[in-house]
Amino acid sequence: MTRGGSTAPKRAAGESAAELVTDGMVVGLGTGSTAAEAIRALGERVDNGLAVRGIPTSFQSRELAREYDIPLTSLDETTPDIAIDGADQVADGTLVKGGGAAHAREKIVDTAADRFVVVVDPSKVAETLTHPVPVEMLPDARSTVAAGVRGLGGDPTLRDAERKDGPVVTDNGNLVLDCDFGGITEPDALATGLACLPGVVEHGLFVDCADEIHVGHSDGVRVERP
Ligand SMILES: O=C(CO)[C@H](O)[C@H](O)COP(=O)(O)O
Repeated sequence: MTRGGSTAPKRAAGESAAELVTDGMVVGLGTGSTAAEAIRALGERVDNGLAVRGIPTSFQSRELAREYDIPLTSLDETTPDIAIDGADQVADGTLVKGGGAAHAREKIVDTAADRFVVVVDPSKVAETLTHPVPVEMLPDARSTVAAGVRGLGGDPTLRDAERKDGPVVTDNGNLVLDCDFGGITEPDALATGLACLPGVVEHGLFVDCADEIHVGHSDGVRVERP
């Protein structure tokens, strides 16, 4: 199951990115409803004879890849030629990711790829990053990381699932703080500050990672190269 529904812009972005995949490639499979469109499009090409192997970034993308009979491999075996993943917000080539709490594995797979292609609809594109930054942390570090985030000027909220008692637990067994920094003017410095907090596993700021951003519209796709 994916958060968010399928829309024509998401589908267009996903299909545009999936078209970049050629025979024999290893593909990083992102998480979320837009990345799911790319996985579906790739699955259809696999059904028509394309030979690829996928490296999933989450339980969700692994299940979807299996549903579409996309053979899987891992970073222990190889690295991706291309990774295709969504984002919660994009400004000037920098991303906020982690709406699905998968940003730790996403960052590992996406940055290991030769080419990282981001797929979004126009609602994700902004002048300045204002989306809260997800921070995955070890459960024991919940209070100290929250204090550290406040020290960096952020307002942390423990992520809670709506239909579940207790906090969201990531695929890695950790917790997530959504940290509101208002407008982020220096993402590089913030990324370093967050990464240095003891107990932080990974944060959702992706600075200097994306090679291409495919923005789907109802009448086509615009490709940006940061
Ligand atoms: O970072 C992510 C998951 O951790 C997703 O890529 C991000 O939340 C975008 O999802 P969607 O395409 O459903 O809006």
